[in-house]
Amino acid sequence: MLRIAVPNKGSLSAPAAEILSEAGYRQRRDSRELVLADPGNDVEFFFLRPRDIAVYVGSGTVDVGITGRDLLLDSGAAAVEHRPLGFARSTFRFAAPAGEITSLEQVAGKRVATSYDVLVGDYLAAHGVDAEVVHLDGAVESSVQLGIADLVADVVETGSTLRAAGLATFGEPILRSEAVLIRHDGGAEVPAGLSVLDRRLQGVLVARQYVLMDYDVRVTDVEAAVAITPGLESPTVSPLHNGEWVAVRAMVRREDTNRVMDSLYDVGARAILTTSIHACRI
Ligand SMILES: Nc1ncnc2c1ncn2[C@@H]1O[C@H](COP(=O)(O)OP(=O)(O)OP(=O)(O)O)[C@@H](O)[C@H]1O
Ligand SMILES: O=P(O)(O)OC[C@H]1O[C@H](OP(=O)(O)OP(=O)(O)O)[C@H](O)[C@@H]1O
Ligand SMILES: [Mg+2]
Repeated sequence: MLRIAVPNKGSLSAPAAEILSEAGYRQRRDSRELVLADPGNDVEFFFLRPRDIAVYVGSGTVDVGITGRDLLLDSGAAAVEHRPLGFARSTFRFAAPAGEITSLEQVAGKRVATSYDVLVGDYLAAHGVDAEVVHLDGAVESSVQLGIADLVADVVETGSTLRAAGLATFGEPILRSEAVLIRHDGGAEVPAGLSVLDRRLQGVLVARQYVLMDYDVRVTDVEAAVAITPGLESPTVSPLHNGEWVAVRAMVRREDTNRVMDSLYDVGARAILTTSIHACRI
């Protein structure tokens, strides 16, 4: 039975439950449940603090987990990223009172407040900057106003928390993070059952990223049309009762939907229909 660690709280928790549910797994009804067996799918879920998940996976007590890339790197655990999951996207950045610190070199000798000591310490060391790291559990943005730090290094999504605290980002992002599926860093050894979980999650991600497009086109225009919708392998072309026309079906990236429909119309395609994909295996 594959043991899967899932975030029990915070930004990762709801979207992690959603992707697992879309992938056909049971999910807990009560947020106080700590363990949930799903014998039908031969897996068991452990609901843990997001920051602890890499530690459990690294120790081998659970096989795989869902956490943030930033939390994985900060943990220093013997766990590796297996697949990015496309949600809880954020950047991890330095910020200081607007105009006061504007480059990484100016961080030398300053106090940096963060909840991600290892990530920040490693980054400063890699860039040869000697600064003091002040550990805080959260609400890091308040530390400068309260006088215990000169700048912060924290998760930024919209930037509104920073702005509200009168802070502005500077320098390159330290990291671009998102939720990731992680596994133990056991070299070539991959936990039994991971490939099924992985394929299912990939199926959900593809179903979210793509739509199915159907259209009719004259045989004379089919090459121009399929060049616009090459699909994953190759589009399906089916005969129509009117032999001068064919029906074409192909997967298209969701974000390209309207642009592709316009281009198809321009080369003579008609009855262009787009439908969502519920689930898939690529
Ligand atoms: N506003 C946000 N947008 C996107 N991702 C976020 C945001 N805040 C935190 N994250 C991501 O969530 C993970 C942090 O987990 P954490 O447990 O700290 O969640 P949280 O949302 O900060 O909850 P809490 O602070 O209430 O425990 C990290 O991977 C981080 O990048
Ligand atoms: O750029 P934004 O869209 O404003 O989002 C970023 C904020 O969201 C998270 O805070 P959270 O609410 O989890 O509080 P915390 O600092 O206590 O973790 C994160 O730590 C930032 O503070
Ligand atoms: Mg937080």
